[in-house]
Amino acid sequence: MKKHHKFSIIKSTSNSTSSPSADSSASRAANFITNRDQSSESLTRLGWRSFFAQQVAGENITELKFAKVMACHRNQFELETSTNTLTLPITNQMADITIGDWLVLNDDNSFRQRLERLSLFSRKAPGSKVQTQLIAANVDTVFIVSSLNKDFNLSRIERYLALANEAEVTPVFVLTKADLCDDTQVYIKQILGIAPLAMVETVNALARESVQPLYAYCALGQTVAVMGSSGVGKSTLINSLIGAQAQLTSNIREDDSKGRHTTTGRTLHQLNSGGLLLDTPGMRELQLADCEQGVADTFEEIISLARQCRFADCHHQSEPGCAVQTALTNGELEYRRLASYQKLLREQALNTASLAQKRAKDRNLTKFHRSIQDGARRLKGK
Ligand SMILES: Nc1nc2c(ncn2[C@@H]2O[C@H](COP(=O)(O)OP(=O)(O)OP(=O)(O)O)[C@@H](O)[C@H]2O)c(=O)[nH]1
Ligand SMILES: [Zn+2]
Repeated sequence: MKKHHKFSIIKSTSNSTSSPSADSSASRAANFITNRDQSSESLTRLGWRSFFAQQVAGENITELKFAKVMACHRNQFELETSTNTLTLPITNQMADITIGDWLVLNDDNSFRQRLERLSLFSRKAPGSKVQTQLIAANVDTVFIVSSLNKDFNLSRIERYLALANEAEVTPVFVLTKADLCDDTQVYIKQILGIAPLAMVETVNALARESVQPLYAYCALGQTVAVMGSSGVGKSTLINSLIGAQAQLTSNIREDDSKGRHTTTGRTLHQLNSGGLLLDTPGMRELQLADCEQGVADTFEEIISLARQCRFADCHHQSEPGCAVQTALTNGELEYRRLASYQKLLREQALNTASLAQKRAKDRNLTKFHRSIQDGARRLKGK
């Protein structure tokens, strides 16, 4: 019930060109103070934690206004506070804000501060420019979606797992198209083979009753994102989880593809179960950059074997005393697993190096501009 109401408010605010501060901010602030219990409850609904409150510990928390970034449009963010939904025009100082971020607003609803994140997904920006692009902040759980058919690919799953580990987000493996699969256990076993303590769910993403067990991960204040390769059923799953609001999602997309509307299709949907479901195309094209820890966490057994190699810089190829090669020979380690580990390490090293290069180039360019400016000043001074 709340949901439909909420979206009608969003529609009206995003169409409005007036400044958010025009809306009686004073009465909202007063409301915030007098209804503290209700407010903190509403904030919890949006994923508020003591981790965020601690960051403003020195201030009078009752006088601060907190807002969560619920959607990113080209020129403005859509925010939700404990009491209402509002829009915030994007300015240069907001370059590092992404969906899921928590903001502190001034009394007039203008931007004051972004709070530190619990987790962050970022990627190397597409195209020739080498830059990181923020995808989503403060995600708790990620559904790593794979389909139970010939597209099922463990090495691809390991890649998504490395990304989840790097972002410090809890992975849940969601195996779709269970309705088309005769033996789901074969696949579940393979997942448990690479992540023994993993949470695995099999679903028919097309059927709302089949996705019910997934709401357990979407409880009050929990934020869930979805990633997986093309065609595995991410959109289908999201639509089934959102249920009645699905139509609205596709309307937004339609507008977007025609380039008429300003939305970038990055939205946090509120689920009836109390959680927030992130729908963002960016999660589909994530690359491994600055992901060394994530890869290491995904291949713990190889890391621990490598510690036993005779040489600290062993490449695990033909070096004597290589514990990794011994494990391969003994059948304790699968060759596919080692190859996947090395491929992901290479991918992340390559992307990280190009990012570092870009950063160095930017630094040099800034230095160069400064030296020109200094030179010009000196000339003028003469
Ligand atoms: N039978 C069956 N079909 C499914 C299931 N999940 C998805 N599909 C079908 O698989 C196709 C791809 O599903 P999508 O939801 O578009 O896949 P996606 O992961 O969003 O794909 P991209 O948008 O390319 O990233 C569609 O035709 C769905 O109807 C499932 O659990 N069972
Ligand atoms: Zn070795």
